[in-house]
Amino acid sequence: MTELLTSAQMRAIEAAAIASGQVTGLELMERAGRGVVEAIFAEWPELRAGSFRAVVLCGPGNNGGDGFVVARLLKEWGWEVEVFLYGDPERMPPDARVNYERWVGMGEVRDISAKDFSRDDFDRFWQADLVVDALFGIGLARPAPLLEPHNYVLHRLFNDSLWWVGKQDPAKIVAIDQPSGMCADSGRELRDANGEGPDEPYAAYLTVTFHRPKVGHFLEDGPRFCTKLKVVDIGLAGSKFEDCVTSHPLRNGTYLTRSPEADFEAMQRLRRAEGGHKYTHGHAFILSGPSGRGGAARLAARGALRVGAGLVTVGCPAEALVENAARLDAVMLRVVEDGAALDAVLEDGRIGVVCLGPGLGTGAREAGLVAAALGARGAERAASLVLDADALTILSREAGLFGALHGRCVLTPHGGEFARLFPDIAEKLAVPATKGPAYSKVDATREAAARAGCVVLFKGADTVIAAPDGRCAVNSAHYERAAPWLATAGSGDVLAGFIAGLMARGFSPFDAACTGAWLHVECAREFGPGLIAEDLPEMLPAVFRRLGV
Ligand SMILES: NC(=O)C1=CN([C@@H]2O[C@H](COP(=O)(O)OP(=O)(O)OC[C@H]3O[C@@H](n4cnc5c(N)ncnc54)[C@H](O)[C@@H]3O)[C@@H](O)[C@H]2O)[C@@H](O)CC1
Ligand SMILES: [K+]
Repeated sequence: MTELLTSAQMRAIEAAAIASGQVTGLELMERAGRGVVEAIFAEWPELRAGSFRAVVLCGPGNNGGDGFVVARLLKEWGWEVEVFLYGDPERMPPDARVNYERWVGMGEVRDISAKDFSRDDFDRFWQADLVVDALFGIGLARPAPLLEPHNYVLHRLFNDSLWWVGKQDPAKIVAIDQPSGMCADSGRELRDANGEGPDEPYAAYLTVTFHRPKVGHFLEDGPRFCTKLKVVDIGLAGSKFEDCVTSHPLRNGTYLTRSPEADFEAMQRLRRAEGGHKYTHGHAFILSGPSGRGGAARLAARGALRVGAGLVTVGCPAEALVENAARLDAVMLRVVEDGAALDAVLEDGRIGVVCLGPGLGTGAREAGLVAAALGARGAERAASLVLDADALTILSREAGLFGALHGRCVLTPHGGEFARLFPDIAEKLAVPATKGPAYSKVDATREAAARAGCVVLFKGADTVIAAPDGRCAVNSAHYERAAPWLATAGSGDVLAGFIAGLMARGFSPFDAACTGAWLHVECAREFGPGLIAEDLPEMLPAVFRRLGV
């Protein structure tokens, strides 16, 4: 499983490797630089041949050190290389300094903040075949000095590069470890306290990072800054060094949600045992709102059924029965007027999970349903729950109900719902990030899950799923898994249904949320552009077939 590292974890792994005596910091830097050059040639094979021109921008730390290695290797390959330095060579860390000295034996280093930088210099800069951003990596601690007027080149680089990337024949900008300016822990751009920053965010063409991806590569604006991410092995893999992180107090284990294919337990659960009957596969109960508002619950029900729940029932008010009956076949129907009626339904111990929120409404009846589902009305049985949409609004209004959340609940808020449920946490996330490591969506979701005492799935193209015990996964719909058409009305209702169906089938709340979110993106990718929410459940058979379920 791919673990996403924070900058502190990456440093701890690197320090353990060096302390073991098996590798030096200088060797790691050499491998990093070599890895960047190999990634460049893999991305643009035509650059292997002939001599091209590169501009390498080096910063004051080890990220700059990597840049000097890249400059040297490209020059040895026959390229013309111009190197610019931001910072004082005298104050560079030792390994970076060694590589600086090596480069000085081969070529010139120009001061990037020189006030006499001419327009011609700038134009030459853009006419390069390749620009390497080795200014700041995981050590970026405060906003990158991009706005200071004397940093003419930097200023222009960060303001114009996006525009250039969009040109037909753009400068190929390669960021080492991360585009400078981005915080590796949050994916946010570090800005000054007034929120000031470059006019246009800077986006690299290719970002090459080392050992493991960092959390920030997958969160918030990170993917937009990185564009394309390549992870290079620099020989740190192996339990020995990673163990130091396992036992490290900073460890918080954030994983990239992986395909169930690579997860034996999830595959076992997705496969239906032969000889089972419908009750073996669980019963999901989806509550619906009044007539005219039942579409969302029906989408969730369809999702739960397709994902493999043995039985799915929609519970609705009597007046909505005809509408629902006209629109549902395999899904069963039952009248549930109020909380007392839901108590009675739940007396039937065969209902494994209740999903409520999509199209539910936020009145007294619905608050009563949420109370009953949570077991807050004194009923003996408390079901497993997926709480979405209107149920989240009710929870944010009624502290007593929020307090009744328990370990078998999953909350699935989008940004607005999250802010209503956890206003103080959302506020921390909304404050401009001025210092690295900045507060991240992972931090926020973990904090929310710990407070709610249940699994929280914070939606987005960077969906973060956290459990109260600190387990955390990012289900990314970025890079090769991008599925922008998933942002469509009703898509969240289907996700709630997927999670409910998986919980009915015996998945733990955390695993159901992770697998449901993964399947949701896969279904969107399977269908492609033009997707509407109704299509999502219909893609599951193809996704399951591909998985070998
Ligand atoms: N950690 C590892 O395992 C490895 C790290 N390597 C490289 O080393 C990098 C980390 O190096 P460092 O820790 O030296 O950090 P960086 O090189 O990212 O930056 C730190 C330097 O920038 C300065 N700085 C930070 N924010 C600033 C700002 N806003 N304005 C001006 N100066 C600022 C700091 O004072 C420090 O001098 C990685 O990103 C990677 O590129 C690689 O060489 C290979 C292995
Ligand atoms: K960089």
